Amino acid sequence: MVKLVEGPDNQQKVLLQSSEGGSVEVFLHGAHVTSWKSNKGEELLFMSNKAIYAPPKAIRGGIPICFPQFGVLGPLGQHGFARNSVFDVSQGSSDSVTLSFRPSTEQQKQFPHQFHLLITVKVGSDSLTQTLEVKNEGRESMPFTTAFHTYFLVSDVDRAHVDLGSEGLTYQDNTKGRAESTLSGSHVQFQQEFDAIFVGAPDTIKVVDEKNGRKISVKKQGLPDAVLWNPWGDKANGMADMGHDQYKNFLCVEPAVAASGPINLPSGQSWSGTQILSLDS
Ligand SMILES: O=P(O)(O)OC[C@H]1O[C@H](O)[C@H](O)[C@@H](O)[C@@H]1O
Repeated sequence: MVKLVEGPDNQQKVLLQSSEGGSVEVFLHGAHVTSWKSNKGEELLFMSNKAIYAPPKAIRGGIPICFPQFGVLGPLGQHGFARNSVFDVSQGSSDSVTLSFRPSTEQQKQFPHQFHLLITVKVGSDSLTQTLEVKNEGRESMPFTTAFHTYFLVSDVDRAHVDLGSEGLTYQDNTKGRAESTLSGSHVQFQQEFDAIFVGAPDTIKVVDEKNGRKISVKKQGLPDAVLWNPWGDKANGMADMGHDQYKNFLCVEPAVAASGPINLPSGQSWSGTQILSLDS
């Protein structure tokens, strides 16, 4: 009973609805979530107004899946090729769907591994649960890094912050060649470009929109790291698929296996990681 409709750029998307009123949209391109609405119908994820929905480019905003590589931590193009590929529907219901992907022969030339990737998305009462499951179907062990690259919608980035729930955490600063830095306090307030990998980050992180009094909890399971990102004005305004000054309306919190990785998945074995997003009432 999966509800599939056509979205922008002739791309198909799955519509999920919870019995309490919340809803989610997931494109087959990249198994990419582009909308999550609360029980009351408020949008909680950011989408660029210049996003391109057709492959081969990843959709800008929502929840890109970075796989089998996070960022430039390996030989593949940035964030791997899953986000540029079209998935199949494996199974689903009115409130949950599992999308399936196996790499093409062309993709296996860049990444010589056979694998089966399953992304499950479930909408609950003011919550979204997303699981990435990978089975190594090849004969060799398979190295990978990964992330749920979640873009949270905020009314004004100057009046929003991320609460990591623990003081003095260290991070690798991607704007400084991954130099190690220490966070003062437990909050990140974005004031310029910020691109940081918190290695072994706490498993509950909060996104706080001070302007409209909204808090979203990000709970991660099996994903040791968290990447926090906002490109800020100069960089964002230089992106062809990002609207002018839209950087003010999002911040990314990305549960990941990044600098803690790679995971070397033995032949025949499976691995999974989950993020649970919930709106605090
Ligand atoms: O522009 P993209 O390829 O989607 O990447 C967007 C961003 O993703 C992550 O947050 C990385 O840490 C950043 O370095 C990167 O700029």
